[in-house]
Amino acid sequence: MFQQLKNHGRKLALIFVLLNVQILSTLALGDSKSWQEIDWLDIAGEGGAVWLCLVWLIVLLATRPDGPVTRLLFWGFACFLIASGQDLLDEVVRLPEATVWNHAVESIPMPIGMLLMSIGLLYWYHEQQALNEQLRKRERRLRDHRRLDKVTGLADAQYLSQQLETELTVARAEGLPTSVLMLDIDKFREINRNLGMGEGDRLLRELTELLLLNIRRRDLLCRYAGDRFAIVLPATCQTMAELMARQLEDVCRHFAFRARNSDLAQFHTVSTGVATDGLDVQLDEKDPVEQLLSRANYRLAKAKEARVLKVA
Ligand SMILES: Nc1nc2c(ncn2[C@@H]2O[C@H](COP(=O)(O)OP(=O)(O)OP(=O)(O)O)[C@@H](O)[C@H]2O)c(=O)[nH]1
Repeated sequence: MFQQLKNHGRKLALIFVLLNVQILSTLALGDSKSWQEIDWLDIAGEGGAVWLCLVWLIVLLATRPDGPVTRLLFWGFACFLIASGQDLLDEVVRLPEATVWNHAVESIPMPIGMLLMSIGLLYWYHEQQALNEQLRKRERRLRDHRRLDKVTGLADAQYLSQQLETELTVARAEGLPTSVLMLDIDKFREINRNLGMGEGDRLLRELTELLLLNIRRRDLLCRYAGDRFAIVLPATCQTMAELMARQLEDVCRHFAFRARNSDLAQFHTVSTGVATDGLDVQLDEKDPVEQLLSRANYRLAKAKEARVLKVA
């Protein structure tokens, strides 16, 4: 979590300097109050506010990358921190009667902070909408971070089965077909061997992005196993699913993968297999999810065999 803080070194340094200037100038210009003059209840309340602002600020920087939302929220919290910090300092330091700047520091940053936070939250809402749009093809109806694969960020086979079960129930009730498309990288073992596992991982990640770009909004992409992806195609008949499979094969075949240790791009092929549950192809009631997946895997295995025979 704290790795992210490294990207915000300048902001952290700036807030550190600002707080120090504030503390040192207040101490230099005023006298400390005696114990009897200090209202400990105010100290607890205002100190708590300062402490919370500081914690929020650190959590914000530790959990978010840089960008407009982070900057607006950061400056919003920073304004709160400066204003409540001055409030706290005034509890322990007595400034000369004529001093006015401390009142300005207590009151002016607060509304500015509120305004910045409000704009930041609005931007955050728009940002979240854009992220949801991207996530839709990865998660469809259910979000479960425990089922996410570390390499590609896609959901795993168990999640796929859960989603497929829901999809089949809804689609059958509406009389719509559902297809599953399995896609497997050819000779991935060789890619790993020639380029190394790290580059193999990178190819998996880049193919994930490519597939996400080339499926429809309503489809769901999961990592089924190793170098195998599964795509749930709601409201899609067998013929359409097969056409989509051909298109995805073409897209992958033309994708230029640039391995780190090579100047030239490499091109890799994939094989696919589809299976459909629909009016013309009904699966048995007993475990339709398992049947659909094993049919798609079977067709994929056949496609692999045909490819090997063609090369030979
Ligand atoms: N880099 C990387 N490799 C993986 C990962 N998961 C599985 N693999 C490797 O992927 C390979 C998959 O093996 P296969 O599908 O049998 O081999 P293949 O060479 O693609 O064979 P065909 O599918 O028949 O063309 C294995 O060598 C696994 O070690 C991963 O997360 N990252």
